[in-house]
Amino acid sequence: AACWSLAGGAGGAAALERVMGGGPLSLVLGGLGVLLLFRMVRRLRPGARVRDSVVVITGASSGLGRECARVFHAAGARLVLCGRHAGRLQETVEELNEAAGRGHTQTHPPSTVTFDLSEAGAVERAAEEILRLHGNVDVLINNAGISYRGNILETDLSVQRAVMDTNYFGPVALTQALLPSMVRRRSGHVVVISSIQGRIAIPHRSAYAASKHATQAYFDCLRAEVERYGLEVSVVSPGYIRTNLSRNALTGDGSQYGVLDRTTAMGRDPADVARAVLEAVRRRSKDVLLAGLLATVALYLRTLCPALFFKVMAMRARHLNLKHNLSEIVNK
Ligand SMILES: NC(=O)C1=CN([C@@H]2O[C@H](COP(=O)(O)OP(=O)(O)OC[C@H]3O[C@@H](n4cnc5c(N)ncnc54)[C@H](OP(=O)(O)O)[C@@H]3O)[C@@H](O)[C@H]2O)C=CC1
Ligand SMILES: CCCCCCCCCCCCCCCC(=O)OCC(=O)COP(=O)(O)O
Repeated sequence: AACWSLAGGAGGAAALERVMGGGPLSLVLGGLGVLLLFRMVRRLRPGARVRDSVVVITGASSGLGRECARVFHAAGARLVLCGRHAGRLQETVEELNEAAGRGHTQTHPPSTVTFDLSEAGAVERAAEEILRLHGNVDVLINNAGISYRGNILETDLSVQRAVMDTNYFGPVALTQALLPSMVRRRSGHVVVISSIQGRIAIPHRSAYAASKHATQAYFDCLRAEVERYGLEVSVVSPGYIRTNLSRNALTGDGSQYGVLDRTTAMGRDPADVARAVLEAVRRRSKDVLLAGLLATVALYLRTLCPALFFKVMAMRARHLNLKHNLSEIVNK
């Protein structure tokens, strides 16, 4: 497909060069032609099969994870739902079983595995349990995560570590534990739910944005390294979603923030984001950005005019410090 696109693009560029007499414009248009053809050819590939495939979802007890469970269950996947609380996972299972009774399509009863992603030993044992359940994993959706609110000067190092353990080392450990079996089968798809904050860092989110930047980098490396075994890696980066993420966020002293932020309340419907995750699996998309207008502007600004972006972020940090009445630590 790539060769065909390249040939098409090169042909397009050559034709343009003849018409326009060469020069940078024909090169740019030729390049765009290559990109367009490449995208068209990728779209023509048949979608990956979700029905009957084994799909593991972390953080399936609430928010986006629960919505992913709904859409993948309805699509006929064999689900393994993961979370820290057996009771909450059971609620998801009961809901799915009820929906199965109402629906017309054939679905599979989901299984659950309870563990804390921030405990390395627990993750290894969970991976073994997951493999015992079905023998293999077709799709791993690393969705579980925790956010953070606070300024760096007033944040315990333990909080920085805790967020990193859940959002970065957890998914990394689970992926690495399941990867050998995927490589042996020459088949498997690893999805990770990152965030717009995996691309841009905003004030009062240091732990969270750092964990998501690390996530983006690790899974980009993984994609390149496992392509030769026929494995797929998708990084999904949404903007705000209407879930409990802000309520569950940690603050600088490790306590729970407990507030539903306006940005979260006004966020996307998690069901829409879950459908985008299903589409990413079907289309084998490598990188999915679900950014609204403001986030898109911020992303371009960060790339094309970083100095202005940093200025805007500094103004934002000052405003947040005033709003939350945070002390200037130097005056303490
Ligand atoms: N909401 C938003 O605005 C956005 C969210 N995201 C990302 O989406 C993902 C899902 O978050 P969302 O649904 O919004 O938030 P929720 O707080 O509703 O869900 C988070 C899930 O993660 C699980 N979880 C948290 N900590 C751990 C842990 N240590 N071990 C195992 N499971 C854990 C929770 O399960 P339990 O507590 O039952 O163990 C829960 O099911 C996260 O990765 C988040 O960063 C990305 C962009 C925007
Ligand atoms: C002169 C031109 C000015 C243009 C200014 C643009 C800069 C505006 C900054 C807005 C940044 C958007 C950030 C989006 C963040 C986001 O969507 O995060 C998703 C999450 O993961 C949410 O987690 P949280 O815990 O932060 O709720």
